[in-house]
Order: sequence, then C-alpha cells, then structure tokens
Amino acid sequence: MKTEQSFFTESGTILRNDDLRPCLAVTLGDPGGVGPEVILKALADPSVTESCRVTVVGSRSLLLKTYSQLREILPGECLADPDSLSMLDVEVPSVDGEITVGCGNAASGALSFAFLETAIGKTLAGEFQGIVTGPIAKSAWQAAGHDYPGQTELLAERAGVERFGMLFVARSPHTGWTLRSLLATTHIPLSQVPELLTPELMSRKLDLLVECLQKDFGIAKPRVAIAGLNPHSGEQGQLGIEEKYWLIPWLEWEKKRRSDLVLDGPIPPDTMWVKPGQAWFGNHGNSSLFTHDGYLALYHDQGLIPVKLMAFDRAINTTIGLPFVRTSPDHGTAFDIAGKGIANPTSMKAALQLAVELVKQRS
Ligand SMILES: NC(=O)C1=CN([C@@H]2O[C@H](COP(=O)(O)OP(=O)(O)OC[C@H]3O[C@@H](n4cnc5c(N)ncnc54)[C@H](O)[C@@H]3O)[C@@H](O)[C@H]2O)C=CC1
Ligand SMILES: NCC(=O)COP(=O)(O)O
Repeated sequence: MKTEQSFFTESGTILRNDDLRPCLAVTLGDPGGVGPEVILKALADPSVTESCRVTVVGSRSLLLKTYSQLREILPGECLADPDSLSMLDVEVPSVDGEITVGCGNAASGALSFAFLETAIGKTLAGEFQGIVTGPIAKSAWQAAGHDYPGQTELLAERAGVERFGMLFVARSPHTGWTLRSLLATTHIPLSQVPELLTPELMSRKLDLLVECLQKDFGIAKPRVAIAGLNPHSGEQGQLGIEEKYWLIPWLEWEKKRRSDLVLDGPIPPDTMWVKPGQAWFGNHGNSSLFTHDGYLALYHDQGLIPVKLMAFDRAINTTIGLPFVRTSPDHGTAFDIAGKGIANPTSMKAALQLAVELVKQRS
C-alpha cells in the first residue's frame, strides 16, 4: 500500500519514501542465549538507531519476556521497548521442548533457524539491504535437525553463492586502527585443515578479501599478510612441509599475478599478530609501524584468537561474497550469563554500525 509519504512493507514496516537510511533485519538468535538482551540494549542507543531502519526478526512474545525480566533486574538500564520496535513476528515451528534461558536445545534451535531463514527470504526479496544476526548455537541447530556448521553457511547456500568468506573486523578504541582478519577455512575439525588448504582455495580467499578491501573499505591497493601453517612457517621444512611444498611457491606466483597488491608471507603464525597488536594498543613507541589492511589466517583459531584477545567486546563477524550485507557480533550465545543482565552490547552495536557503513558503501 503506497501513499504519498509512506508505504508498508509486507511485514508491516512503515517506510517513508524520503527515508534513505539503510533497512536492516536484526535476527534474535538463540532465545536461550544473550542475543535478545544485547539487541534490546543496542537498540536503546540513538547513535545506533538514528542511522538505520531496523526490523527485529524473531518472536515478539519472547522479546517481551526478556524485556520484563531485564526491567526487573536492571531498573535503571536503557533498553528498547519491544512495543516501540518494528518487528517481524516469525511463526514458531512446532518442536518438542521448552525455551530455557541459559541453554540451547531443539526448540531454541528451531526458532533461531526460522528467524534467520525468514530474514534471508525477506532480504533476497528486496525488503532489507542487510542482516545483522544474533548469535545462535550450532549444537541447537543440530538438535533441531538443521545440519549446518553455522549461520554463514546457511546464508551462502540460500543466497546461492559458493564464493564467500568469514571476515572479522574491529576498530581500535585506542588508536582508530582497523583490524581485518579473513579465515581461509572455518568450521571444520583442525585435523582436516591441512588437506583442505590448497592453492586454489587460497587464491579464492585472497581475491575475495582484496575485493572486499577495495569495494567495501575503499582501499585501492590493499596490503595483505598471509599466515603460515606450521610453527615458524615450517622452518624450511624442519617443522612442517606445507610452506615449502606449496604455500611459498603459491605466494610467489600470486605476487606476480597480483602485482597490483602488496602481499607478504607466509608469516610465522605467532609473530603475524605482533604488529597488529601494537597498532591496536598504540604501544610501538616512536618507531614507525608497517601494518596490513587485511590478514589472511589459515584456520579458525589462528585468525580468531588474536581478534578476541584484542577486541572481544567490539569485533564484528561479516560474511563477504553475499549479494547483501551480513554482520554479527563476534561472540556466541554466552549461555553462562544469559538472563543475568550483564551481557555487553558493544559488539552488537558495532555490528549494526558496520552494516550501515557497508550498505552505504555499496549503494
Ligand atoms: N555468530 C554466532 O552465532 C556465534 C555463535 N557461537 C556459538 O555460541 C555458543 C557458545 O560459544 P562459546 O565458545 O562459549 O562463546 P561465547 O562467545 O558464547 O562465550 C565465551 C565467553 O564470553 C562471554 N561473553 C560472550 N558474549 C558476551 C557479552 N556480550 N558480554 C559479556 N560476556 C560475553 C561468555 O559469558 C563466555 O564466558 C556455541 O554454541 C557457538 O557455536 C559462537 C560464536 C559466534
Ligand atoms: N566463530 C565464528 C562463528 O562461530 C561464526 O558463526 P556463524 O556466524 O557462521 O554462525
């Protein structure tokens, strides 16, 4: 229904014709975790909400429950009132079991899956320009019969892309420097990492990272650091063979293929994070510091331990390669603190802010 001033989307969101702020879907995540709490806290911050139009995709009754529980334990806290939020109330799939704050199960997994599926469908239909996801528990999805390693893979599958990546982004509150770390492999057992890493996969991930640094972050000639796999990058074969057999030759070949870039590596995985740490904390004294615009880590924990050490409270997980923007806080469901009112919303706020920036950059 269209009027001169406004129109209603299918989900009831009222959009003004002259309102050009990015339209974002925010999924609640696992209702047993801290997702609903960090969303209510983040959406109470005008510096976050003024820059975008948000629709929460989830369950109104569950969000109201979290709101009244938090109101009791945090009487002075700024919280968004669910009644004031634009909300897409997802039909709850019928599953055995109850939602229990502090744990994930088949019921909570079925819900968080349905929230994300709905948000993806509406985004692909053009209703939203980006999705900010609340954290889910992979084990709860499994319990609900959804065999995906994580939200990233579901997003990629539904968007029909095979070329995608998990990038973590964090801006230092100390220096303003931005850390960007892409994971070449993600949710797989460590024992499978060496066989899955191939020159083809590395070239694909490198191209994705470069494309994102150029298009999303406006860096014309990106400087990229690539990690080694083994201690000391294999120490010339003494401590592992992958660098000598293919990683070093591949990188030499890439340096010729991508002479438009600055490529460094394979950097010993432990020392790769020393300069980013100094740039993050600003503790390099008067000496000049050469850092990279992007870091390509070979496996999940190699890329994420430094990110979480430096920036657990504010890093953002973004899926690159999708036809729309997707960001998420870097933390998980935090079942151990759910319902206690102590969850920090900073990473959720940062995820909303980055989604706004990325939508603007792409439009
Ligand atoms: N994007 C997503 O949906 C993600 C989901 N997960 C899922 O979350 C579940 C739990 O994973 P964990 O490894 O325990 O990581 P976690 O991030 O949920 O918790 C790790 C520690 O950080 C604390 N923490 C997390 N978020 C916090 C916040 N906002 N404020 C204050 N403290 C916070 C927790 O209390 C816990 O001590 C797993 O099922 C995992 O699959 C994990 C990471 C990302
Ligand atoms: N550790 C990162 C992570 O678990 C991201 O998960 P998801 O966003 O793919 O669900």
